[in-house]
Amino acid sequence: MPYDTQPVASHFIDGEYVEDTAGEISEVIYPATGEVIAKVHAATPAIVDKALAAAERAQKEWAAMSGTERGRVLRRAADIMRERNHDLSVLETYDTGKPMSETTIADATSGADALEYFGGLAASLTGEHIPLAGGDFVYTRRQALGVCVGIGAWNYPTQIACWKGAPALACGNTMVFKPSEVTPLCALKVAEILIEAGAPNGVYNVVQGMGAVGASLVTDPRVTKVSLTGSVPTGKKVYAAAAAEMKHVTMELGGKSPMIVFDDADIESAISGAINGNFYSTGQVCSNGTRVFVQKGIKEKFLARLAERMGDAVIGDPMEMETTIGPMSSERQLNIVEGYIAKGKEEGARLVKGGNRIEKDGYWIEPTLFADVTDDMTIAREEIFGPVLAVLDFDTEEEVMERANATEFGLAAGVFTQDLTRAHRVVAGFEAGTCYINTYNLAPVEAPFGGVKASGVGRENSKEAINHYSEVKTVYVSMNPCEAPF
Ligand SMILES: NC(=O)C1=CN([C@@H]2O[C@H](COP(=O)(O)OP(=O)(O)OC[C@H]3O[C@@H](n4cnc5c(N)ncnc54)[C@H](O)[C@@H]3O)[C@@H](O)[C@H]2O)C=CC1
Repeated sequence: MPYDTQPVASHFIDGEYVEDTAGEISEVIYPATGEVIAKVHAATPAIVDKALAAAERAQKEWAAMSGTERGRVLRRAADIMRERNHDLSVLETYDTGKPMSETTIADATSGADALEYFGGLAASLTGEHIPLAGGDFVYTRRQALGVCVGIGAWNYPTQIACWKGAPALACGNTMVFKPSEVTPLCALKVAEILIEAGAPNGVYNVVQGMGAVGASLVTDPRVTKVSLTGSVPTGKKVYAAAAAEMKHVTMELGGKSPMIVFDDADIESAISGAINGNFYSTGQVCSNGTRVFVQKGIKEKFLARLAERMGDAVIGDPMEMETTIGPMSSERQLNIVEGYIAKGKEEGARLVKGGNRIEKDGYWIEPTLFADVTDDMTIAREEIFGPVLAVLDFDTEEEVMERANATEFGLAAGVFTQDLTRAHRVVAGFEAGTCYINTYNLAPVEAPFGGVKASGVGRENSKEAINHYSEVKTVYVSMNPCEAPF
């Protein structure tokens, strides 16, 4: 390994690396080759306790600092992340298998954007003054929630660690973050960088482990808020556990998002949207537009040109900048995707391109295009989380809107058309939290990101996230004598 991928220790707590070898060992695998690149121990109850105790202690000191001071730390951390972008991207590529052409622009850089954005907001988080009759008034104080827990998925480990950490810390909370057991490495770097940037010890801590460690964090009475990125079944469990103790939650869960291409669309642009919305990160993106509804008149042209452009995908060594498609992040996910491709064929979808496992070390599969997919097919109903694009046909706007919304999910949705009024009418009708007109899958920090229906609760990024990491205290001030009926 040209890079040292083995972390100093498994956990980062109270400003330093910490180990407890009593925790179960898990191997970190480079998905492009199947090689073991690191080993980490899951957190024991003692480690979980140490992290929460540190976060609880640090929170008072952190919240007592001014927003300007907290913001300065976050912005410094953003600068360090950008300076180290290359090394952080290499590590992210080892952890996830995503090609360097992506990790250098969408992971540490996206994390840095979040740190910079929320760092900039921290100083202007204020309450309001509400004048009342007789000179009385109310003012509100925007206050931190306390100790927040972040739990991550394996597709965007650095980004998720920052998207949760940055708004939490800006508001004066502290965080204990548990990365996915599949990708434990990069969150440790985020913690290191925050402390180096001046965050007091204990403000941002990382503990490793599987679902059981996540569950023990969620139910701990010291924790006031839980933010999860993961699947819908896990989201339901975590939400229920948090609700039992009336904790705040943010849930960023899965999707089966529609992308609608009308026959007046700029077809090259729509195909780019379909590619970005299905094959980026080898299809392992929650907001992917995996049900591509194409109006009948342009269907064959769309399919032929999409298949042709898929032929230009560069599948290969993720460390090479020209590579555009890497492996699946894990063997488990590869098997899941292969299973869905088999189901697609079995249920009568037309395989236009791809569909095969690539026989070499690591977890490789071809980008896959299915046509003639119908609403009842498994590949049109379930989240695949892999590079499998399903094209469905439609005749009318009314029909496609009904079909697009006929899903339990509601994360994202997109429309490609040159008709301005139709574009706005369609997005207004989408049952989805994040919508796109003539593009797909962009997630700038300035814009709220999140889902409706089973896809989630709350929003990440933007000023909206502040509402999910703080609460308002109302203070009624009387300028008059207090009166009573007797
Ligand atoms: N909406 C979004 O922003 C995103 C959603 N996802 C979704 O995540 C899924 C893929 O990620 P996975 O890591 O396989 O998801 P997962 O749901 O299996 O695990 C997510 C995280 O939750 C933890 N966890 C599992 N059971 C838990 C429990 N009972 N209590 C607390 N924590 C628990 C896991 O250890 C992991 O860190 C996909 O379905 C995808 O759609 C992924 C990325 C972004």
